[in-house]
Amino acid sequence: MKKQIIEQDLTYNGTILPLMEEFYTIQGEGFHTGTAAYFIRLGGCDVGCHWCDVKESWEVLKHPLTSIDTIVGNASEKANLAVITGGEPLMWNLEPLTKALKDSGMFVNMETSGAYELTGSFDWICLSPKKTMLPTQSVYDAANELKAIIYNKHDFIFAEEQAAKVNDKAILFLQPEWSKSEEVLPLIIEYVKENPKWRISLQTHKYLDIP
Ligand SMILES: C[S@@+](CC[C@H](N)C(=O)[O-])C[C@H]1O[C@@H](n2cnc3c(N)ncnc32)[C@H](O)[C@@H]1O
Ligand SMILES: Nc1nc2[nH]cc(C(=O)O)c2c(=O)[nH]1
Ligand code: SF4
Ligand SMILES: [Mg+2]
Repeated sequence: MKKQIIEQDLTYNGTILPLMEEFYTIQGEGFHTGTAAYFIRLGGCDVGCHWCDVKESWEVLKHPLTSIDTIVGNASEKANLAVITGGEPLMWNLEPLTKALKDSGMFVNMETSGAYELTGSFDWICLSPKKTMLPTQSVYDAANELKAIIYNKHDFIFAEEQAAKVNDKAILFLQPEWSKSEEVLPLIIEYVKENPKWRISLQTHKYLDIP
């Protein structure tokens, strides 16, 4: 209910959105690693991951409400692939933004925890589930990749539980939590060798020192 009130009051049903930042870079993670992409980072998240690498995104009102026309104009001028991320982008109605991006001829991908119902139309959805707020069925059904973050040993069990819930076409990735990379990468390497349905995803943009 809280989410619906915020959405209706603030965003006129998704026609203006809290925009934290936008930048043209190389997708660093997951299936599309290495691909040039224009990132649209929307403000607002209440999932609360203690290791989140973009906590500045959480508070909605810190980020200027921006018309989707402005966002789409900037993105389509620079790139042919947009990645919508956050914050948690599915807090907002993404139908108007994704439609406008598609109408401008762009491919549209999303990074999401899946904690809210799916809105919008996407070419690719990366689902990264969180224990504190599990994904909705709509996102399990639509995800193209599952990217489970490994912070400790228990996270392998959680990753398998999530793999059992996601649709069976989704490509499965294990990604080390950045601050624990040194500790968990050896475990991930052994795990993937034992369980080859999984692949490794690294945050390559952090190694490359790009946004
Ligand atoms: C910042 S989140 C934003 C999108 C959405 N809220 C989500 O969590 O999927 C983007 C991606 O970064 C991952 N991520 C965030 N902090 C991380 C960290 N410290 N180490 C590794 N991956 C991290 C998330 O799991 C997610 O896949
Ligand atoms: N280069 C780059 N790739 C990314 N893939 C997912 C990101 C995100 O924060 O959602 C991200 C990001 O912040 N930068
Ligand atoms: S769901 Fe995403 S943005 Fe929200 S706290 Fe977790 S990693 Fe950060
Ligand atoms: Mg990031």
